[in-house]
Parts: sequence; C-alpha cells; structure tokens
Amino acid sequence: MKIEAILTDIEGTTSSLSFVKDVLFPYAADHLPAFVRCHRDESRVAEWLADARREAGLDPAASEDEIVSVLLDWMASDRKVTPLKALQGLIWEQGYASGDFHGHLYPDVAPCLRAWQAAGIALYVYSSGSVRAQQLLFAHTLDGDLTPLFSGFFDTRTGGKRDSTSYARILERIGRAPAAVLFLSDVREELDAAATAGLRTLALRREGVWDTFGDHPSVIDFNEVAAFLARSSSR
Ligand SMILES: CSCCC(=O)C(=O)COP(=O)(O)O
Ligand SMILES: [Mg+2]
Repeated sequence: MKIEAILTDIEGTTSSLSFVKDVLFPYAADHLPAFVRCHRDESRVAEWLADARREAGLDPAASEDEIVSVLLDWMASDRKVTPLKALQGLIWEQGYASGDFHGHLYPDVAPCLRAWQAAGIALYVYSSGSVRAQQLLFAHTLDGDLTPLFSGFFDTRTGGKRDSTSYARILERIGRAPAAVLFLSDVREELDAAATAGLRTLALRREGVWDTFGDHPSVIDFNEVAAFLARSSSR
C-alpha cells in the first residue's frame, strides 16, 4: 500500500538529543521556579499545577516549593508526564520569543519535509513534548516557520508513545489506514507499539546510534527515508 502519511517523533529523529537535553531541559529547569511564581494565578498554569500535584500524589494544598521540586525531579529523570510537558512548553515559549534559542533540526529535515508535503504526503508529529512545544520548535527553526507543512500534532494527551492504542487513536483521528502511515522514531519500544497498531515503521540511527531495532528497517537520515519512500512506491 502506498504511504500517504508520515508520523514523526522529534527528539532523536528530526532534532538532536543534545538540543533537548542540553538546551531545552536546562532552560525549563532554570526558569521553572520564577515561571510558577509569576504565572500561578493564570488558569492554564493553575490547572497544570493542579494536575501535577494529583499525578505526584501531593495534597492539593501542597506548597509551591514542593510542587516545583517534584517537577524538577521529573525533569531530571526525563519523565514524560503531561502536566510537566505542558509547563515546559509554556516556559520554552519565552525562550523562543526572546531568541535565546532556535528549534534545532538536522540539516536533512526541512528540505525533505517540504518535498514530502509538496508530493502530497500528509505530515504529522507525535512527541512526548506538548503540542505547543512541538509547534514552537517547528515555528522557530533556522529554516523558518515549518508549522504550515504539518496536518496535525499529537502529544501524551493521546496516550504514551510506547502504547499501541495511542497509534490506533491517531489513525482514527487522521482517518488513514494503518499500512498507509509511516512512523519515524529512534526508540525501539515506540516503533514496536506503532507496528502493533499496523503502522509501517522506520528507525532513525542519528549520530552513529547503533541500538538494536529488531525487525524495524533503519536509516541514518531523512534523505534515506526519501529513498525508502521511493522504493515503497515503485513496488
Ligand atoms: C517538542 S520538543 C521537546 C521534546 C520533549 O520534551 C521530549 O520529551 C522529547 O520527546 P520525543 O517524544 O520527541 O522523543
Ligand atoms: Mg525520540
């Protein structure tokens, strides 16, 4: 079946691990305490903080210091917890707006995304980073604002990336047959979950990563994804 849509991960797939771990996460950690202090009364922030307290099993009246400390611990251990990811996205908004950093993309990514979209392939993102964080990253790249290339964005509100039902939900939302969608990721467990839901899968081996990807075919960059697409459409 022809591939009609691509669903892509971000960290380790379109963008470097180092950008997320060495730029985005430290920025969020540094700015979190002041961000909470300044914005705690805004409804969207108050709601995410309440969700974080619930998720952490804290008393709803737990102090601000306690919840900030939990959020920092979650960040340090890279927990993919929805309220944390939502708050990180709001904090990064300030960083992008003030030009503290740009959304990192590997050099092969923007040209391939443009070519695939022009060729009629629908593009979607599925990342543990919040939808807002995904849109910010693609809106602030050195290649310009790439958000118009995408037909949709999905985050942990759709479910965890290692859970096959999340991919089934995405298929339902985008109205595509499983075999018409190609999922790109650098994480074996995510590829396994997508394959269980019937999606086609391709592992990204960026920067010399040689993890075992089991039965999933692998490529080193998006140019090789393009070659894979060309081979699949000629079969
Ligand atoms: C949306 S950019 C921030 C990435 C992030 O917060 C993260 O947890 C990375 O998750 P991914 O699913 O893209 O590997
Ligand atoms: Mg990844």
